[in-house]
Amino acid sequence: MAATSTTVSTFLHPLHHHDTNLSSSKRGMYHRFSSLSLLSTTSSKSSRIQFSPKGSANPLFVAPVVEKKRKSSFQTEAVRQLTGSLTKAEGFRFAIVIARFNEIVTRPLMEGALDTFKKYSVREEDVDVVWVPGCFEVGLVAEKLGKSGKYNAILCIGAVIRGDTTHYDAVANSAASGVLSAGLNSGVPCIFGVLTCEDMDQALNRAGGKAGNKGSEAALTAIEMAALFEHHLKE
Ligand SMILES: Nc1c(NC[C@H](O)[C@H](O)[C@H](O)CO)[nH]c(=O)[nH]c1=O
Ligand SMILES: CC(=O)[C@@H](O)COP(=O)(O)O
Repeated sequence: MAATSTTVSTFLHPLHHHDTNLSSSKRGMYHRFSSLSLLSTTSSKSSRIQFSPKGSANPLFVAPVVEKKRKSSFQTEAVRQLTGSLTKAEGFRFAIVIARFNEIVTRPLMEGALDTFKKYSVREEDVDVVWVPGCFEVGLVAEKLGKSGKYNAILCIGAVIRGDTTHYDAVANSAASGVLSAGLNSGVPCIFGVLTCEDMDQALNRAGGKAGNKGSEAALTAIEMAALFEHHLKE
């Protein structure tokens, strides 16, 4: 069947948009949905945003999408897309598992995360911070906290910085697989906010320096995943 030229709508969550001009670190904060409809977690309505003529998404530009009749004349049901909206996160409970190793880096990462939680109305009493010796220990504690059923998401923070030996690889890989397993085994979103850097400069640049604060970014992910699970994936 000849391809029909239909209008493809690229949906951009109001807080997530894809802009090639953004620096790589900022682009990491945004991602783009391409879908036929977006179901906001805060309401049942779907919103349709199309690229404005000048080519960049303009959340204020909402145009009716005309889906052309296919030759078979049947209409495709709009594809339902779910997202964890970054709206107010008041009432969500979070645990932060933080490695004390390289505390000069992990503490500002945690502070960035707490600032973000505060911006999104997360109450201080709804955040528990658990310190562990190093990134290798993060996964086990994250899984324990996830299985407690007390939290909407677990934010894991650490900094693995390469030294002279291959120990870096063991710790970094263990941290990543540990956090992944914690989420899979507990069923609670466990967010990987662990830096893996070649040197201290790289780490400090990502803990509030010129490359932003990866702890703050990870907190945004924690909020989005908490909302997704709370509003759409509850059993
Ligand atoms: N080198 C780093 C470590 N090493 C310590 C391990 O995480 C672990 O605590 C130890 O092997 C005992 O089990 N930890 C970091 O978080 N970052 C590093 O760069
Ligand atoms: C990531 C590490 O374990 C690293 O800091 C240890 O340094 P080294 O490889 O020089 O022992």
